Amino acid sequence: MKVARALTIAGSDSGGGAGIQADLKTFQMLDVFGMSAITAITAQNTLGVHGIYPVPLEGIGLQIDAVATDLGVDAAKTGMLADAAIIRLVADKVKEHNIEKLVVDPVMVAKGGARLLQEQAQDALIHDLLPVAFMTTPNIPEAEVLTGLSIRSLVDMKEAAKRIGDMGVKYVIVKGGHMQGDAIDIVFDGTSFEQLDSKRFETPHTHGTGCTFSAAIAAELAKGRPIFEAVATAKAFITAAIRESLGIGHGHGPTNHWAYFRSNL
Ligand SMILES: Nc1ncnc2c1ncn2[C@@H]1O[C@H](COP(=O)(O)OP(=O)(O)O)[C@@H](O)[C@H]1O
Ligand SMILES: Cc1ncc(COP(=O)(O)OP(=O)(O)O)c(N)n1
Repeated sequence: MKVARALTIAGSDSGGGAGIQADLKTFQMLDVFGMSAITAITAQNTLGVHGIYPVPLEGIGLQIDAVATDLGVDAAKTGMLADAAIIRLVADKVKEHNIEKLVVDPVMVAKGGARLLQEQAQDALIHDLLPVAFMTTPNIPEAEVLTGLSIRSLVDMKEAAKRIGDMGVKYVIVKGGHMQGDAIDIVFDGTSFEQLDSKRFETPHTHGTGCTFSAAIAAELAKGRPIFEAVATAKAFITAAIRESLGIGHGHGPTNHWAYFRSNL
């Protein structure tokens, strides 16, 4: 049996709803062997981020080397990268280990407002990481930072996707979770656009939606699924996870990583 292997390079969320924890749960649910390189430890729960402790660069590099040289990586994703030095290191490691299917979730600010990427690191994201990425999945505020555009409509989302594509990344998904109305994501392949649609669920429990969505894409890519099949599965996975959220914690709770396979828990 061939085992698909996916690596997440991201921060740890002690609350288990986002970051490395969300990614590994998603990989597991989608039948992919999950591995991790932790960039920072966060003390975090559904009420917010209470502390951030970046891992030394050497330790991040060694984690990536350790898994890439032994277990192998069919696809990888990045999440919280904290600062420019970490971004540059990750970009170098992606090149060194020839990781072709890299999904970059350009995490900048947690929904509660805590900065997960230093503002001055945004340039490194654009100039060092996006050019080695296969796909990137910005939410609306992230797409606005990357492009300088103000995004208010699907037309604006498409323009942002085009401009981000021009930064050297092959596939762009501008996610519509922060818009009004239905949750519509725009997928751009360098030439044409597709939409991923779902109704919007009125719930406060959307902690880690972006992490889970990008992890599901990486998992499907690791299995060798075609791009549009991979992103459609990821959309179905995150939609079920939001629809059947668990209702735990006192704030913005996690999504339900079981829901896609075990509806109506
Ligand atoms: N309330 C919601 N109902 C349905 N889908 C949602 C909702 N919020 C976010 N999504 C979907 O979840 C995925 C992650 O999007 P988003 O929340 O914008 O990312 P991020 O966590 O990076 O801010 C997207 O597919 C988006 O459309
Ligand atoms: C450790 C860590 N990484 C990423 C995030 C951001 O997660 P995201 O999926 O963008 O959604 P929110 O958590 O902001 O709701 C995080 N919080 N922690």
